[in-house]
This record gives sequence, C-alpha cells and structure tokens, in this order.
Amino acid sequence: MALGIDEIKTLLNEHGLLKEVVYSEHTSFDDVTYDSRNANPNTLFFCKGNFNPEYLTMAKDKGSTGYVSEEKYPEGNGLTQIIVNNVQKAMSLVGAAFYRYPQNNLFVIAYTGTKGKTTSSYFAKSILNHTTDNKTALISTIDTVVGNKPSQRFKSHLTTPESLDVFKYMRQAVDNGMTHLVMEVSSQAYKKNRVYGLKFDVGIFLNISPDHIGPNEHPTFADYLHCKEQLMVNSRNCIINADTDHFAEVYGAAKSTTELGKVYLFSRNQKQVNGIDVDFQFSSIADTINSNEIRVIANTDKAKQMNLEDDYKIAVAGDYNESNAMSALIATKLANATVKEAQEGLFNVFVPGRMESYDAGNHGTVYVDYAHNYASMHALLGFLKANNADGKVIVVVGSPGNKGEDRREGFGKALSENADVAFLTTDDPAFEDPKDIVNEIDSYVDHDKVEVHKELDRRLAIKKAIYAGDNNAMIVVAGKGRDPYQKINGVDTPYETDSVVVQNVLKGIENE
Ligand SMILES: CC(=O)N[C@H]1[C@@H](OP(=O)(O)OP(=O)(O)OC[C@H]2O[C@@H](n3ccc(=O)[nH]c3=O)[C@H](O)[C@@H]2O)O[C@H](CO)[C@@H](O)[C@@H]1O[C@H](C)C(=O)N[C@@H](C)C(=O)N[C@H](CCC(=O)O)C(=O)O
Ligand SMILES: Nc1ncnc2c1ncn2[C@@H]1O[C@H](COP(=O)(O)OP(=O)(O)OP(=O)(O)O)[C@@H](O)[C@H]1O
Repeated sequence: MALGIDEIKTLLNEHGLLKEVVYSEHTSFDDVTYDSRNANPNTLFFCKGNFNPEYLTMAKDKGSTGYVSEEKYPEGNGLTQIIVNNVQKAMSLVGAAFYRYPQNNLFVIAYTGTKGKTTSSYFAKSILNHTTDNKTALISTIDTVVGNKPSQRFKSHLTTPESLDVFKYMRQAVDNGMTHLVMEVSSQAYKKNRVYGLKFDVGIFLNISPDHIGPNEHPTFADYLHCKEQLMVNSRNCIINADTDHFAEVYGAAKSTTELGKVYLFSRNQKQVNGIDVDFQFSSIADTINSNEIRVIANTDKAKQMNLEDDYKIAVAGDYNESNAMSALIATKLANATVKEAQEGLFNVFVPGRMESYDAGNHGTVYVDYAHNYASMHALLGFLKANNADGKVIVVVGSPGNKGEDRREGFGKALSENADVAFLTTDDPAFEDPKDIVNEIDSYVDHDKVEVHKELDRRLAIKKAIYAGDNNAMIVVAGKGRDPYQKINGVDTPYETDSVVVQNVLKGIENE
C-alpha cells in the first residue's frame, strides 16, 4: 500500500484541515504510524497527543520520510512536513485513504453506551457468525478479531483503537474474507476523533450514566453525552434504547441526520416514550440466575415488517442482558439475520469475564463479572438478590488506585444495598496502597447489613469467599473479568485472571 502527497493534500483541503506543506523529495509513503517505535522506512509519522519531539527524531532515525503535525518541529527538517489544524482528524482521513477505505467492503455495526457495549457486541457477533458463516470481525474492549486463524484474534489495548488501527484492522478483516464487523465506539473515540469521517451501517445507543468524567476523559457530563451522541449522527440506521436517560437528546441527535424510517426504538415496558411510538417491546419470560428468555413484540408497522417477533433464550444471566440482547436482535436483523440464527446465536453466546458462572457444588454458584462501578454493581447484585432472595450474596471486590476514586463510595453503597458478606481486596492499586483503598471502601459500607473481611491477596480473597458459601450462596468476583494483570506501581503485573483463579479453587474443592 502507498499513498501520495497529492491525494493527502486534496483530502485535507476538502475538510479544511491543511495549513501548509513543506516538501522534501519524498512525496509518496509506504506506511503510516502515530508511534515512533513502529516507524519503518518511508513511513508517514503523525505527531499527536502528549507528544515529545524526541519521538520525531526516533521516527526519522528509523526511516520516516514525512510527518503530519499541528506545529513544525526542527527535528523534522529534511522530511516532508504536513501541517494541519487538527492532527487527529487528519490521521483518521489519511488512515482511511491509506488502507483504501475498507469500511466500504464491510457491514459495520457500532455500539455505544456507558454499560453493555462489550456484551452486546459479543451477542451481535455470535448471531452474525451464523448468518455470515463466521465472516464477522470484532473490535471490542476484550478482543479484536480480524479473521478466523488464531493469529487473527488478539487482546485489545483500547475499547476503540486509534484511527490508523481501526482502518488497518478493517483492511485486514476484508483481506481475510470478513464481510461484517461489530465494534465498540467509546465516547473517548469521538473526543479524540478516532472514527472521524466514518459512517456506520448501524449505530446503537444503549444507555448513559455519569462515568468517564475527569481530567483525562470528559470535562463534564454534557461533553460525555455529546460525544456519545455522535454515533447517532454518523450512522445510516440508528437503534436507541428508549429507556435510557437523556432519551430526548439522543433521539434528537439521531433524527438530525437519519430519516425516521431508519431510527429504531426499543423498550422493556413502554409502548410510547415522550409521545413517540416505540418500535419493539420486550418482556422477560424466564429470568434465572443462569440464563434469560425474552419475548419480542413489534409495535409499529416498520417493526412488524422485520419479522422479529418470537421468543429468544440468552445464555448469559443478568436482567440487563435482556436489553443488550434486544439491541443485538434489531442490529443483526438489519444485517439480514434470520430468527433462527438469532435464537442460536443468543443461546450459544459466551462473553469472556461477563457473568461467567461456575457451579461450586456445596458452596453455591460463583459469578465472575466485570462490574466495576456503582451502576453495574448495583444492577448485578440487585438482580441476584431478586432472583434468589434466600441465597447469601458474597462479594469479592476492590477498587483501582489513582482513577475513578468515586467508585469506592459506589461499591460501599452497592454492597450495603444487596450484599451479605464482602471480601475487600486488591484491584489495580497503581501507585496507591491497596490497604488504604480497601479501608476507604469499607468506610462507606453499612456494617449492620454487611459482614466485611479485608484480604489484600486477591487469590486468597477469592478462595475465602468461595469457601464461605453454602449450597445456595451466590459468590460474585467483581471488577476484573478476564484482565490478565494487576496494575501495581506502573507495572502490569501478570495475574492469571479471576476466571482461572476461580477454576483452580473449584478444582481444589473437587479433589477434597
Ligand atoms: C486520553 C486518551 O485518549 N489517551 C490515549 C492517547 O494518548 P496520547 O495521544 O496522549 O498518547 P501518549 O501515550 O501520551 O503519547 C503521545 C504520542 O506519542 C507516541 N509515542 C509515545 C512513545 C514513544 O516512544 N514514541 C511515540 O511516538 C504515542 O504513540 C502517541 O501517539 O493515545 C494513546 C495511544 O496512542 C492511548 O494509549 C491513550 O489512552 C490511554 C491509555 C487511556 O487510558 N485512554 C482511555 C481514557 C480511553 O481511551 N478509554 C476509552 C474507553 C472509555 C469507555 O469505556 O467509554 C477507549 O476507547 O479505550
Ligand atoms: N445494559 C446494562 N446495564 C447496566 N449494567 C450492565 C449492562 N450490561 C452490562 N452491564 C454490567 O456492566 C459490566 C460491563 O459490561 P460490558 O463490558 O458489556 O459494558 P461496557 O460498556 O463494554 O463497559 P466498559 O466501558 O466499562 O468496558 C458487566 O459486567 C455488567 O455487570
């Protein structure tokens, strides 16, 4: 692949981004990167973010022949210099052109929402695997899948990658024969223009609640909402959970660029929201601590024509997963999935680290779940308590250091509402003392309602929690899912994952 300077100039000019070009003899580039460590001969290098000019020197030393930046650097003398007024936008446009617009060869379904993006993406992929004969790619917080060989599936670094990576993965997916892609689009992706210029075939808005607000993410909730709404503005078909907070604003964003015939609304209970007819209603017809089943009803003519009305079993527990499943049903129907394919996809789905359940025999049932703030912990514990009022809820939980400090109070509150026993432990303490974090969570717990144990060794905390359960107990190991590390003092210290620790404890119990 190669990209010439004339095409770059035209593209940037069309979008009002180009300020100046200083030519060298290099007018065509064989690679693009935003990280000097990955620069190759004849690479076009993008200077972005918390940039240090030394990176440009490194890129040049490794053979870069041009750079794109919002300012000129003497370190770049001798290279072709492309000066723009927004490097992130420029990077996305140039990335799409360099990788020859792979999005044109993929049906792309994109998810946003404070909670449920990953789970719903796995639901949609599982359905489309049936529809497309396994030709569905995935860009999610957990895994990126660009093909069916083991080497074409790898761990993700971000929920939504940098634009150059988005287009690279799309190109790889197309070259590997993929026809569909399900991806997560975080609010941060819009904030940082990681998907600038991209139109999605289907965009889904799941929900919004205060989160990701802070110095490194969104300055205000309004900014967070605005960024999330951009998925609606940039999608050809919009699906909205009408039960979400701020529904009116989200619907307004969708309507601003999409005709009403292509905006699909769904709700658990309501036929109308704000006087607007909801297309699909779903109800729970079986809701156990291991799985769910929903009934889908079409309310509008548009919905009736889609032939989605039926019952669907979902292999993952949690009543909120009924709503996640409903979104995946509409999205995949727009990609021509049949009811049978959807039923098979939801019945067989497995989402790593999200409501993984394990039978612990005489010690009850263990759930490994990624719940890592008040909203998700409250939803999870409330669901378990509602479905098994006599069962003890035992929770293993910690809270990260140097970020999301308000989660500590949230965990204390969620535990006080629905837990019987808590084992407070370590979870990515970063540069803080995990003991202080545990004590802070503890200070928010109502000790008349919850028996609290403090065990900083996470593996031991999990073991003690499982052993504390009787045969009706529900032991929740929260917060890390399948994260394979603990972030300690700036180092990702390997950790075998909560799922593996749980499995090892259960093996020990079996062998007793
Ligand atoms: C705030 C934010 O979006 N930060 C992301 C951003 O940082 P940045 O551009 O400032 O990059 P940096 O690491 O400071 O380095 C500056 C530049 O120099 C380059 N560099 C760096 C070192 C070097 O030797 N050579 C070199 O060229 C880097 O590649 C980068 O391009 O670009 C980096 C990769 O290029 C990301 O790793 C980093 O994400 C950080 C780790 C992060 O935590 N991001 C979170 C907030 C995030 O994006 N989260 C959302 C999910 C949120 C949700 O669930 O809603 C996500 O989509 O993942
Ligand atoms: N629709 C939902 N509403 C509320 N909570 C949910 C919902 N879906 C999932 N959860 C809870 O949130 C946790 C995270 O779910 P998931 O990973 O699917 O969401 P996400 O949007 O990708 O999250 P994050 O941005 O934190 O990575 C789950 O483990 C579950 O506890």
